[in-house]
Formats: sequence, C-alpha cells, structure tokens
Amino acid sequence: MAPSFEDGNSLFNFVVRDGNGVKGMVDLGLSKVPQAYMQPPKERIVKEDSRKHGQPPIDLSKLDGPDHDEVAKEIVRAAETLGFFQVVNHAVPVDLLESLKDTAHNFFSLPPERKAVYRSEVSPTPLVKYGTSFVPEKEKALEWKDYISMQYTNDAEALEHWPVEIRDVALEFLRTSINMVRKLLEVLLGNLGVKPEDSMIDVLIDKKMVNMNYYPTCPDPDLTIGVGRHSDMGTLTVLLQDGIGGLYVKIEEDADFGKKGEWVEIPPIPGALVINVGDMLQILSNGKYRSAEHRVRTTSTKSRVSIPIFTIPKPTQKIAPLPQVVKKDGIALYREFVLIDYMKNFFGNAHDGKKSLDFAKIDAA
Ligand SMILES: O=C(O)CCC(=O)C(=O)O
Ligand SMILES: [Fe+2]
Repeated sequence: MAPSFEDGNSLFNFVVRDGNGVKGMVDLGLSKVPQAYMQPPKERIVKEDSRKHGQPPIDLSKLDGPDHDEVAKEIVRAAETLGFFQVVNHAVPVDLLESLKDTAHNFFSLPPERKAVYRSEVSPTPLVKYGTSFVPEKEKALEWKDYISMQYTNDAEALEHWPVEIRDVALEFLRTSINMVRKLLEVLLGNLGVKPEDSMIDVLIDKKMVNMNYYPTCPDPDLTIGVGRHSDMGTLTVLLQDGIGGLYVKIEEDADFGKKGEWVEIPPIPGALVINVGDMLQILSNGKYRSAEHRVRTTSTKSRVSIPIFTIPKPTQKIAPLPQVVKKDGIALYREFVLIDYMKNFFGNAHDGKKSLDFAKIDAA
C-alpha cells in the first residue's frame, strides 16, 4: 500500500520494513523531502562551500618498475594525510568498471519484491543483505540510500548465494581488486617496519564484502544526506564511484591541499578507483594512517551508484597497534580488543563521524 509521506510511521514501514527502499518512495512521485529525511542544518552539505581534491591519481603500474620507491612514498603520504587517494592502472579492467555501474543500476531497478527478499530478517543467506540507510532504527534522520551487501567466503558460496543478477561482475571486481589491496598493504605495512616475512596481510583482509550503493534522485539535495559522516570500519576500502560526484572527505589537519575541518570532494576520474584507509589500519598503525571521515551528497538530476569493496580482519582476531610502531612511538594510542566487539559497536550505532574509534582509544592518549 502506498504510504502517507507526512506520516513518519507509515513511511518508515514502507521504505524500511517492507523493503521498498528510498527508490520505492521516489518512484511514487515525490515533490518535497519527507520530514524523516530532513537532516539537521549541521549535517547538511553546502555544495558551494567545498573544493575538489586536486591530487592526481597514483599510477599503480609503476609499483612494478624503477619508480617503485617514489610511488610507494606517494601512497604512504596519502594514507598519512587525507586517508583517501585515487589510483589508475590498477589492473581492474576498465570495461568491468562500466559493467559494474550498469549492473548496479539494473539491480536497483528490479521490482521491490525482488530486492526485499534479501532484507536481513528474511534473507535466505547470512551472506547477502539488502537495506536502506545505515541503522534506520537508531537514526534521527534517514540516509537517502539503498544498498545490497555481499559477504565473500569462497567462490562456490558466492556463486550459490549472491543475487544472480550481480554475482558475476561483483565477484570479478573482488578477484581483480584483491591483488591491488595486497600490494598497497605491503607498501603501507612495510613503511611501518613490518618485514614481508612477518606480513599478516591475509589476516587483515580475511573478511571481504562487496556492496552496491544506490542513491535515487532527491527533490532537494541541500536538505538530505546520501551517507552521513563516518569512517569505514575495516582495513582498506576500494571504491568505484560513477561520474556524478558527491563524495566528500574531511581534512583532519592543515595540509597543502586544504585546511583542517574543511571538506574536499573526491572528484570522479574515469577509469580510476578510490582507496581509503579504514579504522583498523588507523589503529594498527597507531594513528599514523588516517581513517578519513567522509560523507555523500545526494543529487537531483540523476541517480548515483557506488560500489565499495571492504576488507576486514577476521571477527575473532585480536587487534592492537603493531608492536613495531608502539616501540618506536613509545606509547600505544589504542588498546587491544577483539574485532567482533568493535563491529558490534560500529554497526549498532548511527553514523557519527569518527566516534567509532573511541571504542579503542586509550583516554590519556
Ligand atoms: O558512495 C560513496 O561514494 C561512498 C560510500 C561509502 O562511504 C560507504 O559505502 O562506506
Ligand atoms: Fe564509507
């Protein structure tokens, strides 16, 4: 049944509980933003205020040649400053990137009941979850976003359980990206004094997830948010965004590309992938690498898609700053914890910038 846009409960049930998503709501014809989606002024994104991050993308093919050290330095510097960078020549075929975006649009255009079967309450598999916003039950204002999340265990299970419409391209994206993630982590961990033979890369990327985010057009992007301020929980994120733009990152300290507290837009670059540091890498590096706070603006003209791959350690893994770094720094900024406890805290609360890291922070630090 069509909901009343004015009645918060009726709208919530239609969008969240019945699985129609923001897409279902927008498809009914919507001339103004419903109250449930109105962000408080401090969370709104004023487009005119922000600049584009002008840093050129890093050419990853050079990691295999005589320029290795120079490129490694660029990667380390980007992880230490903004926590976000773009890469090209990453070995993920550019036509696969195009197929991924088309596939995401096609999937979210399916009738609501085809997607709603993957709502967490009813999904036939714990590996696949379709939803909307982040933690709708806990949010004061909902995010203007629908998503599908696919957890990777092995190829056979992915082929069996991931939605048939998207599984092949999603799996190919994961397969072709993971080698790049390993190379980036070799560089980043190497810079922290971790020798290749001590490398625990497999442990750090044990859990992998491919998501597809869908941001339907919004009648007034100034009032809403696609994704609220957050950092990613895991080790490294690989993100494919389309050409629409709207991904903003907060600068934590004055730098040559902007001032502390300023939001810069990560501009779409055809063929490039966005890489960002997650909370786990910030903690392991004892704060050297930055899990950057980011958020997404909605658009009024065309729906936007983005496709992140999240890499995460095993949930039973104990996490703490690396001993090599603590020894050098003389102090640990984060305590040891088991990842599952961090995850419960992260996924149990609405997005609130980098507050997720407080879970592990040592107070005096
Ligand atoms: O849509 C985007 O560009 C970013 C999405 C994001 O931050 C996320 O899924 O964690
Ligand atoms: Fe994110």
